[in-house]
Amino acid sequence: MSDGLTLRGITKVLGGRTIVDGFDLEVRRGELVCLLGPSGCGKTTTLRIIGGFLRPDAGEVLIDGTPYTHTPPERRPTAMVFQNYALWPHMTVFKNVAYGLRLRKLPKREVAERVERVLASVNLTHHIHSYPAQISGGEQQRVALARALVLEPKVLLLDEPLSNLDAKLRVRVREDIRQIQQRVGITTVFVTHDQDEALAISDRIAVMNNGRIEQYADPHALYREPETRFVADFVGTMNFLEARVRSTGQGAVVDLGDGVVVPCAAPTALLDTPGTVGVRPEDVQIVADGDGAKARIVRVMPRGHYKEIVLDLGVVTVRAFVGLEQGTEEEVRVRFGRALVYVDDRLRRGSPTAPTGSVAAS
Ligand SMILES: Nc1ncnc2c1ncn2[C@@H]1O[C@H](COP(=O)(O)OP(=O)(O)OP(=O)(O)O)[C@@H](O)[C@H]1O
Repeated sequence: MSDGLTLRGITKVLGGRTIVDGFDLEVRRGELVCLLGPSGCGKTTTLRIIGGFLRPDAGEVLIDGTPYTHTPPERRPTAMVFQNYALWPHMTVFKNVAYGLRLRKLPKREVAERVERVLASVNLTHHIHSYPAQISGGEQQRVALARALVLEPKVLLLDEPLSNLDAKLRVRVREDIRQIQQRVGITTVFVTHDQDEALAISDRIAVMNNGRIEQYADPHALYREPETRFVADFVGTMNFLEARVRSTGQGAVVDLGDGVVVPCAAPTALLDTPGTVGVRPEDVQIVADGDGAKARIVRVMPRGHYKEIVLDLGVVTVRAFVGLEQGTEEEVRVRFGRALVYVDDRLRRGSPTAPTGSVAAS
């Protein structure tokens, strides 16, 4: 039996619709896992089932191997931080954080010690006597986090905790949360629909779609090897091209039809029937030599330290991220550094039609 959180076959039907559909998930002790997916895919429902606010119709919730499926929230070793932190406006930071411990009737001295310790860990000691209205949104969110951590739960649950903050503050507070989570070493499930947020703070990400997990992987694998077209589209930017991937004497090419052929260094498979090919914008490369496909730059968007450009290949346009010094001319030649091949919306690796060893499948 593993340490951490285990969900087995969790199913929930609400209003006649299956919202969570046979969901399995293992979160190792001390790990931060994001549930990432579009609005309505069942993230919050799953989190509420872990916290005990909703009962599943089927399946089990285990924490450190102990079943808690039918235990009410207050008797579970979990604590939840909500989107709208729900601090008491008439109570000081100290009293807000102490509230849960007072309900548990702990001695006054122990309450004070634990509150002071947890406020120090979220860097809020100087605001111990402030009221919520006297501190910033980011600080209020750290109070909400402290209020959960002070209960010393085994599993911390965060439901879109940053959605009330502006873009800059979101980035800062998410880094704070990640740092505190790692320092405390607490098993954490974090719900977000923001892929950037998930990629930045997670040990692993479960991408959800229609109440199911599409892929469960670490951020790098999820970005580089999205297993389904849905994940490839949801995480990061992707050019999807209807194309054939063939091997030639010189290597592989992506054949876009009408005679447009783009050299490609590393397709995940060869596919001599039409399929969908995914190319990340950073894998669209402008080359100096003559063997790249001809392209015309139709749009240039400065992005600070790099440029986003749109290239017209004649039959399709593709988006590319290139260095500031590149893409200054109107006509260029391009190749693909890497291409992901999807058949029936699933990533294809290798190919039965390709001679062994003819493809660099990285
Ligand atoms: N009590 C309920 N009765 C009927 N349908 C519900 C109920 N609660 C939630 N739903 C539906 O379940 C679906 C999933 O909701 P959930 O809140 O889990 O999604 P989510 O992925 O967290 O989305 P969001 O990011 O918008 O919060 C939604 O379509 C929602 O309308």
